[in-house]
Amino acid sequence: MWTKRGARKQLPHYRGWPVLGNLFQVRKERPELTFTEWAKDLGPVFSVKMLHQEFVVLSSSDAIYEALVKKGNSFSGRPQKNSFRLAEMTDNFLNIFNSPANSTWRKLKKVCHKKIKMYDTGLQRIEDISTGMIKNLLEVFQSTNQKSFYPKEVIYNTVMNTIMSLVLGKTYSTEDEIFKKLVQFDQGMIKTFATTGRGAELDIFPWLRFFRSKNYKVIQDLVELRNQIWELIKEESSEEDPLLQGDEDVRLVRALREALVEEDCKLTEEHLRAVATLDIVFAGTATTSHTLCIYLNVISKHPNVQAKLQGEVDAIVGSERMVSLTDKENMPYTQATLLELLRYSSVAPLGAAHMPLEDTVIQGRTIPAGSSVLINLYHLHHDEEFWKNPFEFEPERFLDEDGGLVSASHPNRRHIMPFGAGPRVCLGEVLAKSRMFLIIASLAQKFEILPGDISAPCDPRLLEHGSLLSSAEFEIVAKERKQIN
Ligand code: HEM
Repeated sequence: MWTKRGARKQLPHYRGWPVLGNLFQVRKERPELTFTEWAKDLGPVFSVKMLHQEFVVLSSSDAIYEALVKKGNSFSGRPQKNSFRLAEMTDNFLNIFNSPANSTWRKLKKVCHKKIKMYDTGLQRIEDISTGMIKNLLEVFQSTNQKSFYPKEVIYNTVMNTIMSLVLGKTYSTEDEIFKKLVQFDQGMIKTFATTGRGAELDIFPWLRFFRSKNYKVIQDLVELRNQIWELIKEESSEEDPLLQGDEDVRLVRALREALVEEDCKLTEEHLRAVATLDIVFAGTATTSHTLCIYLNVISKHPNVQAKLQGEVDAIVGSERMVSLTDKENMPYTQATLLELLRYSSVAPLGAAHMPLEDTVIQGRTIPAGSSVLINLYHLHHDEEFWKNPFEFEPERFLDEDGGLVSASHPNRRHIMPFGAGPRVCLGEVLAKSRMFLIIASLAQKFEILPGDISAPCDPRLLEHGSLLSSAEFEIVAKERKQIN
């Protein structure tokens, strides 16, 4: 029954079961894999029904580019139907990620963007923040004395502390109250907000909350934790900025508070709370630390890539000083490795759902206003019709014959959009790419990464995505490199 095709809203689809729709035909933990298979038959724009929710899935680079960039303004909405859990967590979509495309969203994105990039001195600031954290990361790797270890915690702590430096100008130890709460919040969010996560039934039947649903209590506890974290952030921000630059307080939380008192700003404290905890702390930590964990797993199994990275870092940076972002332009192999990592890992496989604000034609098919549109970035990044060996880790695909990085207009570069594109592009793209460049190059400078005692698959088809950002358990060995002179 399920292979028949019909004309639901004129978009190709597989017919599903009454009421359930395609629910049991889609792989629960890896829906992007099912959608990638289906696109071969249904084409680049098709629809899927799961229970009472209908989604449109975009797959090809042309369809995705047309929606996110060419018709980006029409596509800049976020669906809010059937999102009871999110509405609770975001105080009705006050954060950037889930906000409708309105003037408040624009204002908040601009304030945060300005602080993250700090336009003229941005990269220097990111580097200042990251360097201390990276030194600490290298020390932890060194302290393992070449014994097999599980790297997830130290990676997470490094990434989280970079974010805390940005927000509060300070870093924290794992024993600090705020740090413990942040970890608890992140873990709760990951488990609870996956499509099929805890409490998904509340999105379908919100009235269950009146029946003392256990999962409703879990969500309420997370909301309470979010509030406690915000109170701690406010308390910490009342002290003087430890990174004061001249007269300028460079902390993100300060910039948000200043925006609050601007005339006609239409912002409330609830906006700031949602942005700081969800858009910066949660969105900024989970994606980056997950990508870096995948990197360590992959690189431990690719000694040839490591040798090339080491050769480049030795030639450009040497062993005496730390890697700087100004080295980036002279390190094409490291940049290509980062691009390949973002393609290969695709940690946001279905991007974030978009909603067209008006009926919009994509690749000749009309997507009705108000639809929930999923962007299959995983397919874009692993399309066997486009990529040669898409399941192999090969940084060379981003290099030209002379070993230089291919230009941004090269087809391979246009076929990767790990941060989305257009008006809803990721707020943290520059920060994430800069931090990852520094970490990848610094590790190559000091260590050879080898597989540890506990192994995990690193083929993108087998990686454990599903619950958005869970990462498989695996160990590595960090063997110190002999220092060159
Ligand atoms: C490897 C790291 C990261 C990846 C792969 C990633 C990926 C993405 C993707 C695919 C989107 C959806 C774009 C769309 O709607 O089409 C997004 C949005 C967003 N990301 Fe990231 N992200 C990363 C790091 C970060 C960091 C470090 C931050 C914050 C400091 C951040 C904050 C956000 C926010 C606030 C949005 C919503 C933007 C909007 O709706 O206007 N992300 N990200």
